Amino acid sequence: MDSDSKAEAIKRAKVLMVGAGGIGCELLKTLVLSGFQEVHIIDMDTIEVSNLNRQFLFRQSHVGQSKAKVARDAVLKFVPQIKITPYHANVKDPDFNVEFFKQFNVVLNGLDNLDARRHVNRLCLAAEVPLVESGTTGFLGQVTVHIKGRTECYECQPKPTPKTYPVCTITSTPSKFIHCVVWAKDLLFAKLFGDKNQENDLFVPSNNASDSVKPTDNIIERGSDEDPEQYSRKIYDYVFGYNIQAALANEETWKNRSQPKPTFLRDVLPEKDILHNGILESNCLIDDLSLSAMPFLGLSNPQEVWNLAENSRVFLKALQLFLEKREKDIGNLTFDKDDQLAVEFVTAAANIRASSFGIPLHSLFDAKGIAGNIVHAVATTNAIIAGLIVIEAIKVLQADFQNCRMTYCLEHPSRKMLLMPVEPYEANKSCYVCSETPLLLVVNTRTSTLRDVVEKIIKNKLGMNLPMVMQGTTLIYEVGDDLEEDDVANYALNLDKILADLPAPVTSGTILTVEDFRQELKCHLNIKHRDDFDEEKEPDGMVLLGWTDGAISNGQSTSTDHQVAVGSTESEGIKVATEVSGMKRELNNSKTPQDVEDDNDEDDDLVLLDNHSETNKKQRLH
Ligand SMILES: Nc1ncnc2c1ncn2[C@@H]1O[C@H](COP(=O)(O)OP(=O)(O)OP(=O)(O)O)[C@@H](O)[C@H]1O
Ligand SMILES: [Zn+2]
Repeated sequence: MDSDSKAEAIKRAKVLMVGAGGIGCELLKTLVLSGFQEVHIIDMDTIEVSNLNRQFLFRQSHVGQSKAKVARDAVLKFVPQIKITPYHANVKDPDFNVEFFKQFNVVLNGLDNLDARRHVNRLCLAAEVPLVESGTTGFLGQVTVHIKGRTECYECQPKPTPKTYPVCTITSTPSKFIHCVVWAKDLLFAKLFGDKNQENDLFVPSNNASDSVKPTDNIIERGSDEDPEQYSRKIYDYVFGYNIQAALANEETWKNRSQPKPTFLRDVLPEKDILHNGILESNCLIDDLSLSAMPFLGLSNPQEVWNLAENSRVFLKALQLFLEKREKDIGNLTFDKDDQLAVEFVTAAANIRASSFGIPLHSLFDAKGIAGNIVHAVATTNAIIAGLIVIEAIKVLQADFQNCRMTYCLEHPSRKMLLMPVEPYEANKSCYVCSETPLLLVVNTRTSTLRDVVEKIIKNKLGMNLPMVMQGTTLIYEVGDDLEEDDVANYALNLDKILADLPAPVTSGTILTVEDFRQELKCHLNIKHRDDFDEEKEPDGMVLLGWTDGAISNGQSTSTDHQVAVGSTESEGIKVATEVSGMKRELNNSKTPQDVEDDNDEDDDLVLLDNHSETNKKQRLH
């Protein structure tokens, strides 16, 4: 390919960039400096202070503004002649449909979550537009090219699922600090500040009928005459004192474990400290995300490990500040690692619990990393990955498909290489996304409802947003804005019906057709009845089998009835696989600092995959 035709291909190209964060900023800069003339950018976020260290197109004064728009303005300052169209929106919005995608020559992803990546993959397949996918975690990174009919699609191979923990470990028997963080974040924080009606296993049921202390959900309700300090003290004693007493009452649990020690406020903080803690100063109101309990308590170093008394003061103060300064947020909050008060609250709560269970306490800095599942981003990795995306995009635009590579950016050299190019893999012939291979759903058709299947399988595992479900020629479920009222009522009724009792019964041997029109994705589920499921191993109470031998996991970080998952990582679901010395390896890229701590005995970050596993068998393109 001569350089003129290359320049011409670049000049003519119309490119869609999804994500204007760490990778996106680098990518936009590299695109325009490489001569690209027309770039559309979708990003749903606004700029946060924590982005500024690496998302170099943004400045302090831009905090709160649209990433896509500010990125455009910043780049136009040094290359004013370029056409850049920003969209401050979610790529899953209906406006970005197949027709929208068709106008582009190539789509470049700089996303941070599996859900959006899967959605873009499906639209690229439907629109037949090549996709260059990317991701980074710390020093690790990856760029892959997905071209319909030529390579595998993004979903041809299952993605690693974030670590989940059995609920009983989180609620009753934590043994690691991360268990306490998950409890503080996904149970306590969610119960106090999120949707109160949501089922949650925060309170341990006591099996001792005569027990006079029975924490209940009502405890969370704040009485009209209860001041924030009283309320915070009550919550403290219930969650760290009575709740652990209730857990201790289940004697079987402690036969082979050391018993935790309930923590009551009166034992930790003398009365005068509590009173001191209750004094609010008036000059503390800054913006919501920066509000902090630490300055009130003379604490300034996030890397210092607070003792139990300090953690208790932070807990009380943070809870009081939420009640007094952020009352409007209560009921709608989800944990956000950029929310200082939320991080302080979770750190303190996790530490107080850790202390009861004899687990070493951690600093706010460490707890934040674990709670946000953060592997600290490395700007240089993003820059390298952005460069590789542009290199692959140019090959795609020149139709130089045989030279396309998927490239891994490694932390340690392998065969003296830090950048490891691998030929793209062939499509998995039984991928339910890019082929029409049916999936198998093993389910108890006599106890599971249609809602279970829609929520746990069709939305959660298959990643469909607006699914339609058909049994033969009968439509049993559909969502959309243009439905008749009668239909909506009918579908709502169907959702709560047991599968076998549906108007068109779903039993062993039934084939369900599920379809998401927006993603132009259709697949078939062969239903097989089974009576029993293992609560720990099959927490959904049903198993989806299909294009791999194993059960399908979507890598989503949702908490289910039986599992509590750690939050998502910046590069959730990115799979890094290389062939090194004839071995197929996967870089474990979704590590929490705790995992890293746990994995310290490994030589490096490479985790060997079972070399004979069918699941990981891939075929090279020739
Ligand atoms: N569904 C989506 N639609 C549009 N943009 C998305 C979607 N999902 C994620 N993004 C964008 O992808 C970008 C990913 O960037 P990055 O990984 O640097 O994350 P970040 O949120 O900027 O940083 P961090 O998570 O480390 O604070 C973000 O700007 C985010 O808004
Ligand atoms: Zn596929």
